[in-house]
Amino acid sequence: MAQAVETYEGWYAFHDFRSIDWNQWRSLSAGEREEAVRELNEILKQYESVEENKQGSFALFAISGSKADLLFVHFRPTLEELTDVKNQFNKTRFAGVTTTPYSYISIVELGAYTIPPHVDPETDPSVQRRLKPMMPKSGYVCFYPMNKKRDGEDNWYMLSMEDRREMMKSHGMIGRSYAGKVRQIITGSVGLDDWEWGVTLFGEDPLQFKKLVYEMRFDEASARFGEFGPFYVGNYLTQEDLNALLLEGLNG
Ligand code: VOV
Repeated sequence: MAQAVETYEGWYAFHDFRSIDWNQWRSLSAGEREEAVRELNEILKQYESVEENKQGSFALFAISGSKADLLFVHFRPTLEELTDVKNQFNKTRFAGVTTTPYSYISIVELGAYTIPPHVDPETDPSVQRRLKPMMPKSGYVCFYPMNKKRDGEDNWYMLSMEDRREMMKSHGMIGRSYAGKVRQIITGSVGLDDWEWGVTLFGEDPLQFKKLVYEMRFDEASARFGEFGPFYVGNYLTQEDLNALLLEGLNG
């Protein structure tokens, strides 16, 4: 049996994609819409204070294309907290005019491939920062789920630890050449959701997502073993941006 990689886990992650039913939203009175936005702002303030208290992280994005309109990303210490976040949000008036085209549950994961043996992940501050990451509050996001193939000779899980480590080293080198341009948060989802990992990328220029993902396609870990789900891309939304999106430009 091949050796399993030791992994370190941090915060649980909930990627909550929403589409707005604009007809339903428009059919509310102006007063009802304002009340719904007020309630929404209150809940967003709560998410902000969770982050201020370092009990999680939250970021909101507008999704491009027609797969979804909004992406709420929550990181929290426990799965129960994420379930509470969902239920509390679904009780709001705004949630009532949304549908959920996609969602993803996973947990921030670091493989032991790159953590030197003398480092204690439980106490090392830089490892802890990576396990409990704060999301950027500007720029763009790209999210997609992925697997590592289990297909005949191309079975990632049957490779030796050495081979996997070598491939992840090469993967990491490509990734690091994007330092300052793209930041990644890898979340593991084996046993939690339909794919094996969630990949969440952040950056100030969405073109760099394309450059990075394309370059990785030529690297063995992705070229031979990567299988990918749907891609979502979008830009960061402040509370003011969200209010403008929901209240402006509605005729009647
Ligand atoms: C921004 C760039 C970037 C950087 C610096 C980076 C570095 C690293 C390192 C050093 C390591 C290994 C240790 C660990 O931390 O686990 C990883 C691990 C991982 N990665 Fe990565 N990755 C990046 C970016 C990056 C991208 C764009 C993708 C998607 C692949 C693609 O083709 O679309 C990805 C995937 C993963 C996955 C699924 C894992 C876990 C694999 C496993 O078998 O455990 N990743 N990654």
